[in-house]
Amino acid sequence: MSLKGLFNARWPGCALFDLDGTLVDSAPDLAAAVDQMLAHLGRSPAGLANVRNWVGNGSGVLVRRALARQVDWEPPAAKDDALYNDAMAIFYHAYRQLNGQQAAVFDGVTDCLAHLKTLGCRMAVVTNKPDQFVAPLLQQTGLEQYFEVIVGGDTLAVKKPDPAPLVHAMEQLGGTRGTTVMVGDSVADVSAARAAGIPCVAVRYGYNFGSSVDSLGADAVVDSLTELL
Ligand SMILES: O=C(O)COP(=O)(O)O
Ligand SMILES: [Mg+2]
Repeated sequence: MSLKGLFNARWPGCALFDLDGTLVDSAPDLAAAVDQMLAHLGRSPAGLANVRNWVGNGSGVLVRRALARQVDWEPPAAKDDALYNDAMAIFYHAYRQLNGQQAAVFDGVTDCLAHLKTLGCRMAVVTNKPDQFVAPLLQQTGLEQYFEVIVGGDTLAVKKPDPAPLVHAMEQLGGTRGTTVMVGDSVADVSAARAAGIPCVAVRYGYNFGSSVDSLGADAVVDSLTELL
């Protein structure tokens, strides 16, 4: 489906936006918090390039990936649970201070959101980021004014790629499958949209790892959210 076909028929409808890697470049703050956590545990830093590849499935998975130093981690053996719990506590403490400090809104995002708002589009953030970090980051970056609904990583019992967070946000906005679009950067976003029966736009500049965003099966792939207008 062309971008034009996707949106002309549906707007003003509802749009669901992923946060990290789609609206906000949050990886520098996440990397700083991961590296503080690793330093506390006597380990060497992971660095921004690695951490960018580990974002998108929530903080628990980010911390497990940082401990395992790779994207595909095996669930830890029972003896590692204490380490994981310590690492999570240290990471949360660090990120509470660092969240938003270096974060930057990606080019094109504010123009897109402002334009959609003038069209009457109703918008939600649907992120795997833990709830406590979402509103502060949206406030810090000036984006909170655009969103009526926020679904965070622990709002429901399941996260993306499960479709439930998208369906929940859509229902809260009063949207329907025929009038709602998901916009994200990763395989979790595209898979969740597919499973929810909602069309999906993917951005190329985000944090998807392992495969090209163009191969995920999104209905459209863009380099900037201004391409949606
Ligand atoms: O993994 C995270 O914490 C955030 O991920 P998302 O905003 O891209 O869903
Ligand atoms: Mg993302």
